[in-house]
This record gives sequence, C-alpha cells and structure tokens, in this order.
Amino acid sequence: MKIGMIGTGNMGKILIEALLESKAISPADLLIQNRTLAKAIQIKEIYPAVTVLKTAKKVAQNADLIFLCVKPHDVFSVASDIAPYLSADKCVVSITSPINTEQLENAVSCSVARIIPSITNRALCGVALFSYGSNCTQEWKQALSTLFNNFSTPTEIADNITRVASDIVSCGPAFFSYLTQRFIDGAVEETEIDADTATKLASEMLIGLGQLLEKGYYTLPTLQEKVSVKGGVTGEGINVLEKNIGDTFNQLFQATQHKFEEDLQLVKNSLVIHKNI
Ligand SMILES: NC(=O)C1=CN([C@@H]2O[C@H](COP(=O)(O)OP(=O)(O)OC[C@H]3O[C@@H](n4cnc5c(N)ncnc54)[C@H](O)[C@@H]3O)[C@@H](O)[C@H]2O)C=CC1
Ligand SMILES: O=C(O)[C@@H]1CCC=N1
Repeated sequence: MKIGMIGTGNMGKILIEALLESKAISPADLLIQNRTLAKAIQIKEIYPAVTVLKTAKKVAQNADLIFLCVKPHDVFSVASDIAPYLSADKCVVSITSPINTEQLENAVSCSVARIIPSITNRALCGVALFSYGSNCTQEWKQALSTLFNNFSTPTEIADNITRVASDIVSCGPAFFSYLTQRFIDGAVEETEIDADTATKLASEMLIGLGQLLEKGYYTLPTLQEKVSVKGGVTGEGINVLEKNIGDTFNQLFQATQHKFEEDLQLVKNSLVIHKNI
C-alpha cells in the first residue's frame, strides 16, 4: 500500500516519523508533498527512500491512502484539487477536529476518515482519535486501525465529544507541559533548587508516573492515597491545590469549546469559497 502525506508541517512530520520508526510502513511506500517543498525535501534527507512529489495531484494519483495534514482552512482547497484523481477504492484521512467526516465525504468520492493524532504518537504511544465516514469500507477501517496500532491506541469517538476528546489527547500534552513548567518555576522561586535540577527531577517524575499508570499498579485516586501519608507534607500541598485550582479546568474546557465554535464557522466559510465541493 502506498501512503501519501499532503502537508509535512508539525503533525505531518510527526506522523511520518511515527509511521517509519514503528516500521508500520517502509519509506519506499511513502509519498510526501508540501506547499513549501523544502520542508518535504528535509524529510527525504533523513529518509532517502521516501518519494517527494511536487503536487497534491500526483500524491492523489499514486497513493492508496492519502493524509491531509494541513490547517483546517486549507483542507477543502486541497480536497478539491485532488478530488478528480481519487478513485473509489482509495481513502482520504483528515487530521483536524473542526472538519467532520460528512464534510469530507461531500468533498471526495472515496472512503474517508478523520483521525486526530497526538504529539505523544511521536514516542509511539498515546491515543489517536478515530471517526469513520459512513461510506468508509470495512477494509479501510481495518487497515487504518492496524496501521495506527503500530504507534498509538486507536480509539473511535462519537462526534459530540470531538472537542473534549481532542483537548485531552492532543492539547493535553501542551496543558500538562505548561503545568509542569509552573511547578518547576514555583520550586525554583521558593527554594534553593536550580532550574536544571528541578526540570530533570520533574521530567523523571512524570516518566515514572506514566510508567506506573501504564503498568496499571495504581489508579489516579489510589496513587494520591498512597503518596499522601496522613498528616504529611503531600496533604499540605494537595490542600493548596484544592483551594486554588477552583474551576480552572471548567473554564479551560469552556474556552476550547468556544474557540471550537469559531473554528467550525471558519470551516463553513471556507466551504462557501469551495462551494463546488
Ligand atoms: N500540532 C498538533 O499537536 C496537532 C495538530 N493537528 C492538526 O494538524 C493540522 C496541521 O497542524 P500542524 O502540522 O501543527 O500545522 P503546520 O502549519 O505545522 O503544518 C501544515 C503544513 O501544511 C502545508 N500546506 C498548507 N497548504 C498546503 C497545500 N495546499 N498543499 C500542501 N501543503 C500545504 C504547510 O506548508 C505546512 O507545512 C491542523 O489542522 C491541526 O489541527 C491534529 C492533532 C494534533
Ligand atoms: O484539531 C485538533 O483538535 C488538534 C488539537 C491540537 C491541534 N489540533
């Protein structure tokens, strides 16, 4: 199977690295293209057997499975460029949350899916959020799930939880990096620890925490219970968190939902521009 990647920015590159490093596919089966071709050529310098193509049209003609790894407002423009070259047996996958599978099915006449990846997939772990188009064949559903299983946990989601699921899976690494940074900054400001040492200790702690969860030794509540010795220091710290976090995370999810509404409207506007699809 030939896989085409249109858009080799942040996420396109991460998907390429995950596909190749997990050995899900061989570099000779990968066809890549980007508006600024230099970005695709840089990837070929690392994986010489990858083919760089000059146009999205050529990717559509030569690949069986085509990933659209462009920003939401560019998806319909690319879809309309490639639509004439897609036979019914191919599959198009978009990786962005504000575009649903129904809109993709209206744009191209083949199997479609939306798969929202996560930066964690770069470490060959974490979740990828799956939504299949209503006309997506069983063969493609199976093939996509098998492919992503090499470097993620493919998880099918209902449309109504798209935003929150993507907030947790895809935005989550940024949110928790931010919180960890504030944790480190606080330690440095309030004590004699230096930033490098605090960063190293905090990073190792997070890796260990991930391993504990992966191995299933503790749930999140039992983990807190085990560390919070009665009358000890952890309890004092948890009290501060309880007092101050308040409804921060409610506000966070409200803000992302609000932004999502704006993104959905922008997508609708870009659909009007490409009203031929
Ligand atoms: N960054 C992340 O962690 C995640 C991103 N996504 C989604 O991935 C999509 C892409 O995001 P990023 O990779 O961060 O953006 P990016 O801006 O880094 O990459 C987009 C790439 O598409 C290229 N491009 C634009 N129009 C094109 C065209 N007509 N033909 C070929 N290439 C074209 C650009 O040159 C750029 O390299 C977004 O829609 C985002 O929602 C999804 C999950 C996670
Ligand atoms: O489309 C999305 O929801 C993802 C989350 C991070 C960036 N884009």
